[in-house]
Amino acid sequence: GSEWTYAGHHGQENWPVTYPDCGGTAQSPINIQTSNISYDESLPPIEPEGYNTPGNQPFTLTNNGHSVELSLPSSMTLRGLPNTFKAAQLHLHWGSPAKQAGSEHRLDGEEFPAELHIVHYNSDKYADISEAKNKPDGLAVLGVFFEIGATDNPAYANILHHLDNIRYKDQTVSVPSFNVRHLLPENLEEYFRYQGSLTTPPCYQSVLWTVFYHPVEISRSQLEKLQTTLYSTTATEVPPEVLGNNVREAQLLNSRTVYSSFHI
Ligand SMILES: NS(=O)(=O)c1c(F)c(F)c(S(=O)(=O)CCO)c(N[C@H]2CCCc3ccccc32)c1F
Ligand SMILES: [Zn+2]
Repeated sequence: GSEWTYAGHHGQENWPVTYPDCGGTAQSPINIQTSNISYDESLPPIEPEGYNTPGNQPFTLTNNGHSVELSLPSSMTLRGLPNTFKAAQLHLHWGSPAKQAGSEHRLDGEEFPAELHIVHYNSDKYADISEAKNKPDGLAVLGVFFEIGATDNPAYANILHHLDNIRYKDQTVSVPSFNVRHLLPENLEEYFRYQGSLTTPPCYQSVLWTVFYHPVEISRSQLEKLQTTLYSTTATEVPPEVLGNNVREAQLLNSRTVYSSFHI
């Protein structure tokens, strides 16, 4: 469809004009207020299956102009949710050297430097993500906050090492498969859960969100590489525009409840 952006004339304030769901009442991301949370003891640990042996097929890393996305094999499955969900892709959101805050979800108003999203579709009910993406029970996205740590994170190096090959929109590179479980925090038991949407157009309200409480760490130089390497423009467009601040404003919770799997 027509291209959308995060700022400017086609920026997020105008998304609902072209994509009506973006003006809905169950939108994402949100600010997770820990003073306004319901503890749900029935929320089980999240159990990724096939994340650590994704087979020997390489992954495809793409600069899609909005983010850097990694295609994932449907052999990667998620258990511990109301249905079985199969992985489709993962991507990142980040800020810029001028605005370090780059997470989409906020925790008590705190924005983290970046956020990982792993997008899955309900494979009990739908054949693929294209069929699932606009169904109320169609998608499940895992969200992981980033913090700055003292050393490089070797798991994220599997992605960040290749950014120089996909500097421009629509460029792709083949990435040797690696253990995707290592992109997640150790603790998959403590998370927040709410019903929301895609955070980009078409903003379908089809996402069961799971945002882990514990962040992962990458180094300051790894974050800077993410903030400064990619362009949202194609190799032929001038001037090139740096891809960053691909972050949607926090949306109103309205009548929704945010649940936690742990006492906070
Ligand atoms: N934050 S978010 O809501 O998780 C989120 C993004 F932020 C994001 F940029 C993307 S995108 O990279 O595909 C560019 C715009 O759709 C997606 N794509 C999902 C949903 C749309 C359909 C589809 C089809 C195949 C694979 C993934 C997806 C997305 F879900
Ligand atoms: Zn996302």
